[in-house]
Amino acid sequence: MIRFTFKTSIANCNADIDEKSWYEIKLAMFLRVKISPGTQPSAVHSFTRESEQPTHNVCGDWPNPDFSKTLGVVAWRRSMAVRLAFKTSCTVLSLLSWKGDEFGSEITDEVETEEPIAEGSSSSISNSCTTLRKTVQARLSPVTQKELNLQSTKVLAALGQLPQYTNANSVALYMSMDSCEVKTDLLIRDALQRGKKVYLPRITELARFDDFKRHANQKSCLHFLQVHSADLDKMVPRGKYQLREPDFHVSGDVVTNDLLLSGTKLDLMILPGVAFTSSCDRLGHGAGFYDDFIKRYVEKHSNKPYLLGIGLKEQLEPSLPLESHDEKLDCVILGNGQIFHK
Ligand SMILES: Nc1nc2c(c(=O)[nH]1)N(C=O)[C@@H](CNc1ccc(C(=O)N[C@@H](CCC(=O)O)C(=O)O)cc1)CN2
Ligand SMILES: Nc1ncnc2c1ncn2[C@@H]1O[C@H](COP(=O)(O)OP(=O)(O)OP(=O)(O)O)[C@@H](O)[C@H]1O
Repeated sequence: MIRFTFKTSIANCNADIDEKSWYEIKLAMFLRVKISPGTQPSAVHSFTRESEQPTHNVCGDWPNPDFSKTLGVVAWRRSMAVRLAFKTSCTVLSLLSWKGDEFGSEITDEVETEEPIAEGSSSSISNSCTTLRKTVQARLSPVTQKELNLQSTKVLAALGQLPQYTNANSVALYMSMDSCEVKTDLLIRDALQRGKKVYLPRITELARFDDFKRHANQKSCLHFLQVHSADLDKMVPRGKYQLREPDFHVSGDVVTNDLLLSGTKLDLMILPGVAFTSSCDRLGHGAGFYDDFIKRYVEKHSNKPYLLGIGLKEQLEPSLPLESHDEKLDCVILGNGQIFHK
């Protein structure tokens, strides 16, 4: 949205107002917008200065002086007054209806159009994601705890058959929420019993470790922290999303259990999600945490861990609205035992 300061004196200009529609004039003004860093954009409205007589621009030339004392001039004055009033109200109405004049809006270098949201644009994708999250959540809310436990056991059984799990030395998992997700307590204990290093996510303000901001609204990112069996029962729901999260272990000034900070390689990352497809796409809760973390990991290690999504059978969708930053998974396991590979 652009805020225009519209400075022009119609009095000294000869604008072909009769020939050009106001929209053409507005368009000309848009095209003439000049923006340089640090300055307010301004529209240069350049008409040809033709006369010092204000009425000329609106009402045409002054009548021939020879007629100025005749009766005709009275009629001309009346008609001029009517035309002047008409033109003025047109001008006021046009300016009022001009959307570019919405004050207080942010200044950008793009002109916002009133076009409908284009299919495939990031705002249309974001709208479809929000709608889809609601649809899937509505399908998930009636799923009972008994059913959640049953499906979670099936996920564990399928996981036990996957070489990327059985051979992994280090695994990132997540602490499940009370509903709508595969329960991970069994999976975490299984991995620990198999002697794997287990890491769980902790939402961390960017400022805490001076992590860089990847996208405009980002305030926090995930840190994966190593846990042991003794840590698990201590983890109580906390923060905005009431997630069970691990603590940072600190020795002196140094955090000792952080996956990325300690430079540990991760073999397998098991991801939660709101929805998955059979072609291994994933829709999360909309914070972009996992996509961001995977990129941070790649930036450090130049490779990705094996990415495995786990979901309930109700979380399978035929397709998902995707954005360019979305990371494709290598594999998806569902609570009915279905396994999909990329
Ligand atoms: N159990 C679990 N832990 C996790 C995740 C997860 O999906 N599940 N995360 C996965 O990244 C990270 C946390 N990210 C989250 C981001 C948003 C919301 C959430 O509830 N957001 C919305 C609701 C969005 C929706 O409709 O789904 C909210 O603000 O209310 C939850 C977790 C790390 N830990
Ligand atoms: N790398 C990125 N570049 C630009 N924008 C991003 C990036 N990652 C996330 N975003 C923005 O953050 C928001 C959330 O992203 P997205 O919908 O992919 O999250 P999600 O994968 O559903 O969430 P999560 O991983 O936390 O479960 C979107 O508005 C998206 O445009």
